[in-house]
Amino acid sequence: MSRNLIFIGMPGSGKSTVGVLAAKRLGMGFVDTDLLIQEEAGRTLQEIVDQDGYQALRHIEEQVLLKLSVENQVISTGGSAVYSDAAMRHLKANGTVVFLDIPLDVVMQRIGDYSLRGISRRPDQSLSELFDERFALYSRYADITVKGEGLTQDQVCEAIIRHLPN
Ligand SMILES: Nc1ncnc2c1ncn2[C@@H]1O[C@H](COP(=O)(O)OP(=O)(O)O)[C@@H](O)[C@H]1O
Ligand SMILES: O=C(O)C1=C[C@@H](OP(=O)(O)O)[C@@H](O)[C@H](O)C1
Ligand SMILES: [Mg+2]
Repeated sequence: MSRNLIFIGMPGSGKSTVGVLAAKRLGMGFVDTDLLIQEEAGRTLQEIVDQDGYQALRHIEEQVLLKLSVENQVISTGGSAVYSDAAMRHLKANGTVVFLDIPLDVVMQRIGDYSLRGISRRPDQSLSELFDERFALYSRYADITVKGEGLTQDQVCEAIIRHLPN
C-alpha cells in the first residue's frame, strides 16, 4: 500500500497551497479535507461555525477524517484536525505526518481577520492561546517538522521533500 503524506499545522501555514505543489513534485494525488467537510455538510466551514459552533465543525471533521481511505495522496488537513486523537491515529496508520511550523506572528500576517476564517476555537480563546494549545498537538503527531518562516512556498516544498524518508 502506497503511503500518504499528511500535512498538519496552523491556518496559514501553507498546508493547502504547498500540498498541491508537493503532490505535483512527488507524482501523488491531492486531497484537501476542508473541501470534503464542505461537501459532506453542504455548507462552507464558516457557515458551520456560525450556525452550529466550533465543536460541530470539529465533529464533522473527525467523521470525515475517519472515513478517509486513500493511498498515495498528499492530504492537507484543516488546522483543527489534531483535536481528534482517533482521526490522527487513523491517518498515521498509513502515512507520514508533516507539521508545517510557522510562528504566531506569521500566522497573524497570513490569515488577517481570523474571525472571518471559520477557525475552530472557543469564543473566549485568543489566537495566542490557541497557538500554544495547538503547537503541543501538532508536535505530538508529527513525524517530520518543517519550519516555514522566511521560506517561499517552493522552498517549503523543497524542505519537505528533503526531510522525507527514502
Ligand atoms: N511560504 C509562504 N510564503 C508566503 N505566503 C504563503 C506561504 N505559504 C502559504 N502562504 C499564503 O498563506 C495563505 C494560507 O495558505 P494555505 O495554503 O491556505 O494555508 P493553510 O491551508 O495551512 O491554511 C495563502 O494566502 C497562501 O498563499
Ligand atoms: O484551524 C482551524 O480551526 C481551521 C482551519 C481551516 O483550515 P486551514 O488550516 O486549511 O486554513 C478549516 O479547517 C476551518 O476553517 C478550521
Ligand atoms: Mg487549508
